[in-house]
Amino acid sequence: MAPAISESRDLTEFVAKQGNGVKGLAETGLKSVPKQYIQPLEERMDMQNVVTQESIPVIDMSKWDDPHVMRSICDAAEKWGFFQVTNHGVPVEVLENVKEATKKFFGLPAEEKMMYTKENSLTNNVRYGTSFVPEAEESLEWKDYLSLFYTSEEEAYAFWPKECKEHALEFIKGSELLIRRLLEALMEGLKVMSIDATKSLVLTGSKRINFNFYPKCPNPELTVGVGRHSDVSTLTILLQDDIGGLYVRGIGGKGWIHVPPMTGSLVINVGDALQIMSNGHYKSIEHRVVANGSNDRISVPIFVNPRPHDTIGPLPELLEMGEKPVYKQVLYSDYVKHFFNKAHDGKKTIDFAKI
Ligand SMILES: O=C(O)CCC(=O)C(=O)O
Ligand SMILES: [Fe+2]
Repeated sequence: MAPAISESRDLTEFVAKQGNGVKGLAETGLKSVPKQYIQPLEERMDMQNVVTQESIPVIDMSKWDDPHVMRSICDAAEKWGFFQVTNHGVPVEVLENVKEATKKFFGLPAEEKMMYTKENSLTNNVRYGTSFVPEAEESLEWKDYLSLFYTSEEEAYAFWPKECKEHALEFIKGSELLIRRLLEALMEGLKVMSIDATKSLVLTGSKRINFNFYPKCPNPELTVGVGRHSDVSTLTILLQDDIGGLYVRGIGGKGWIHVPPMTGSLVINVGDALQIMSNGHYKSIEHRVVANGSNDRISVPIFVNPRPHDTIGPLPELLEMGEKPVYKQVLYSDYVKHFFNKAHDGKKTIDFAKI
């Protein structure tokens, strides 16, 4: 039976409180999205703005220490802020298993997923939810998520949902070397020649893995999967399935460019923390996800972050080389709090750190 969704209160109750998610809503077979999901015109994707002549770089990581490859990583991070990597060293089975685990988790009955909502979860480090920040949003996003903050293997084994913990941990572990190689190239590109233990912690000291589920949507043109934003990470390692729908801003803010699914590859993007630490050399680019009218879609980003108590700012080496700082020193947890206190609003988050 379709839920009583005429009232916002009923919708919130069904989607958020009872754990059905927007997935449960889509599965009631509704023919059009409730008004709460209708985005203002300016936030809907205008397909006229899609640029099809250009695409983000694809980088083969098999010769990761070849100076040309290292240069292409830096070029991509400077110009595009987004690229795809192939031969990245994360085994294909690990990626396939993570996708299966995502489907398994979202396939659970609402009562089981409900144990992980904000109200019920036994820890702040495990959170199942819907949209982005429903309390702060005028229109909701057509997306459910499970977000897992990684502190230690012990905690993950104790608290993460059993449907996905092993495969999530395998993905996190399996991507460590790739992350190190990318950051070595990126630091060398800034002439920051060594990543010592302190720098390594500021760049990569905490991790969050999200499982995103975008149900098939009756009015994809009216809504969004994820609204325009840049990530607050150092780097994001994103696994997407074969449905498509991720768009990134073109160079110079022109148009939107689709990130085509490529089996076995991973999407890498620069986040705000790296834009700040690189003093603006590397760019965290605005991106968004369009809902799909024919299929469910899943994606699994690993956000590689500073630790919450780290203070971030332009790297001292850059300032010693005579650069003028573009960003101030900010406590990373303050930056993240600022991001999560408002609806997605494109590139505005980084203003928080501007001088
Ligand atoms: O689903 C995607 O492809 C991207 C999701 C995203 O941008 C995010 O979770 O920050
Ligand atoms: Fe993102």
